[in-house]
Parts: sequence; structure tokens; C-alpha cells
Amino acid sequence: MVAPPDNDVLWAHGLTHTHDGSPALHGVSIGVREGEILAVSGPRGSGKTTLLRCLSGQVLPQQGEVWFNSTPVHTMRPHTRERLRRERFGWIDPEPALVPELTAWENAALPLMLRGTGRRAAKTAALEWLERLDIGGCARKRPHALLYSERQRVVVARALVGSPTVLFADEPTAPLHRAECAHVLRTLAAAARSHRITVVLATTCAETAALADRTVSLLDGRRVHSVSLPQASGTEGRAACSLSV
Ligand SMILES: Nc1ncnc2c1ncn2[C@@H]1O[C@H](COP(=O)(O)OP(=O)(O)OP(=O)(O)O)[C@@H](O)[C@H]1O
Repeated sequence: MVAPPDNDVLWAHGLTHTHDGSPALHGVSIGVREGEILAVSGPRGSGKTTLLRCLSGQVLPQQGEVWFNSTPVHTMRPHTRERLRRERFGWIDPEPALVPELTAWENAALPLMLRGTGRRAAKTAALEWLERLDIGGCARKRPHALLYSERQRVVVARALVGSPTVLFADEPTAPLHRAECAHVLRTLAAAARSHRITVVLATTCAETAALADRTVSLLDGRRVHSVSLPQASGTEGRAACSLSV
């Protein structure tokens, strides 16, 4: 076994995983430094989501090791991994999944309330993030009354509200239009840098990857030196993004 380097908040070695026999990762090793924004880039089906799920302890790789702050995640019991995810990690999916019965602020405040933060303090923190993401006016609306892009901003607020140590963002701006994409990514990057949140960002977009401090590339489940990703100018609407951070 190789010891993880001290300055990596996340470190994985030899990750191999298949989904029902369908190969997703082959011997992927990766280190994520504290406070960095790391892009995991690659075309669709290259293994980005599987890698993020392995790193965040959602999926146990069939082979390989994952370490968080020098603690092995791959040998943790399920409830310990759940607590780690709840207390130290944030997650943004490409699809904005919210609890339909709760308002926008209640959805955004959920991670704090699950940790036992009082309703009032959780509400204040959630409202601050909704304001920063320009949807403070939607705080009392339920998800059905929000635009798709507004729902995704609530998801981003929910991921940031608990100041996670590591934020995993799986194509976080895929559902957004060009201007919204840039704004959400700028907010996310600024929040990460000001709160020293480490970000692992899966993307198929070259301009989103350019936001990161560093990029690792995947192709067919393997680390490769680089991959060619589409530029925003060659795409339309939702997939496009334009950044200046
Ligand atoms: N639940 C699953 N069941 C079966 N095969 C899966 C499952 N999830 C992923 N795969 C397969 O594993 C491979 C890697 O998928 P993964 O979602 O990790 O890649 P990705 O780069 O995130 O792709 P995308 O951008 O489309 O989400 C693909 O061939 C995919 O079809």
C-alpha cells in the first residue's frame, strides 16, 4: 500500500469499477490538494461521475483506495461514510433534485438542519446563499413554482451552505443558460476560494474546465494526458458557458 501525501485532502489510487459488468474506471489514481478547484474533464461516458462518486464515498470501488485527510474511506463502515458525506462533503448533480414539500430556503438549509443547527441560524445562512446566487426573492417558493435554472441555484446554495471541506460538482451548470452558467460558476468559484472549499468539478465543457486550477482528463475510464472538449462557441444555449473569473 502506498501512503497518501500529507498535502492532499483527497487521494485515490488504482480505482477500478464496473457497473453491472459495464466498465467505468480502470486503475485511476488522483490527488486533490486542499483548497484547489480541480476539473475532471472528459467526454460523456468517460467515467467522471463514477470517479466523483468513488471519491465522495457514495460508491465503493471494486479495486483501489480512497483517502480523505489521511483517513481511508474505502474501508469505512457505511454509516461512517454517510456521516463523512453529510458533514464534510457537498454534492451538486446535473439535475436539480429538491424536496417538493419544502420551500427554496428550507431546501437550501437542509444540510445545516440535518447537523442540528437551529432553524433560525439555518434560515439566515440559507438566505445569504440564495441572495448571493440572485434568487433571494424565491426563498419562500416551493420547487414546483421555480424555473428549472432557479431550482439548480437552490441546489448550489444547498451544497455551499454547510461550508463543506470538499464540494463535488457533477456538471453543475449543465441545465443553465449561458449567462446563468457564468454567474453560478463565478459564485461557486468565489465561494470556494473565500471559504477554502476544495472543489472537484466534472465537466464536458472546455471553458468550465478553464475555471479550475488544474484539470485531469478521463477517456474510457482511464487517466489520459488531455482530451479535446467542445468550446462554448460551438454549442447552443444550455450546454454553453462563458467565463471570466
Ligand atoms: N448505473 C449504471 N449502470 C450501468 N452502466 C453505467 C451506470 N453508470 C454509469 N455507467 C456506465 O459507466 C461508464 C461511465 O459512466 P459515467 O457516468 O461515470 O461517465 P461520465 O463521464 O460521467 O458520463 P456523463 O457525462 O454521460 O455523465 C459509461 O459507459 C456508462 O454507460
